[in-house]
Amino acid sequence: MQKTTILTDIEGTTSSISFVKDVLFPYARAKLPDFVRRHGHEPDVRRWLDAVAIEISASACQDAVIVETLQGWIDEDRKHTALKALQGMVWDAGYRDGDFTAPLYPDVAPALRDWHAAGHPLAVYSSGSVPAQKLLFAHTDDGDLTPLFSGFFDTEVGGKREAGSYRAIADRLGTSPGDILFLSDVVAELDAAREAGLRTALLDRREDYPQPRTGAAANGHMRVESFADIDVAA
Ligand SMILES: CSCCC(=O)C(=O)COP(=O)(O)O
Ligand SMILES: [Mg+2]
Repeated sequence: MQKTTILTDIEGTTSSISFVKDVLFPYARAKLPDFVRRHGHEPDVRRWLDAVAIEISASACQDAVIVETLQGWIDEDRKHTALKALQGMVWDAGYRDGDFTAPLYPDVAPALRDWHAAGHPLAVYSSGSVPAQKLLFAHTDDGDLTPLFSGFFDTEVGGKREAGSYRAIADRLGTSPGDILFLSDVVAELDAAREAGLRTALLDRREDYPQPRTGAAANGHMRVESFADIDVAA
């Protein structure tokens, strides 16, 4: 029998919204100007800066305008692929220099280890870039969890509220959509995943969402407050 693949979101699902908003985003906001000054000429960085420049009709040489735009997007929590790619590059130094590690909810690492040991393939789908996802799971307070995962997906595959993104992920994993369980704190993302045929579970964590999203608010998705309550086989 095909083992259910578990596809997980990060912010609000494996890690608190506060870690992302109060630690990662301010770090990226503060370090971005110096990062662009030092690395803006490197092709892997320039490609994303140019993508922003095109979108805001700025000349590619106006890096100060691009940086201000990116900082504004951080403040608005824009899930823009170029911003996410650049944030990931900035966080790389933060993790390496030990400026922060990545706290996971206490139920997350034990569940991931148990599911992996039971033969369930594990994958990540987050608005954070794939390199940022790998950094986060390599530097958790529970150790390096990257060996547990066999797939990482970001918005280069498509937006998280679009059913087509989940079809593309199932395709890339070589798994039928019905054999994938998607975990997220955002109902609109779960709606898109369900439309694509995935099974879904709403993570409704008290720390992030003080008002429980029960009944109609869960929109028919399995609702849990902890990874320990997820019935993978259900
Ligand atoms: C990869 S960690 C950084 C998280 C991030 O930038 C983000 O936007 C999280 O969004 P998610 O899709 O995981 O809710
Ligand atoms: Mg989330």
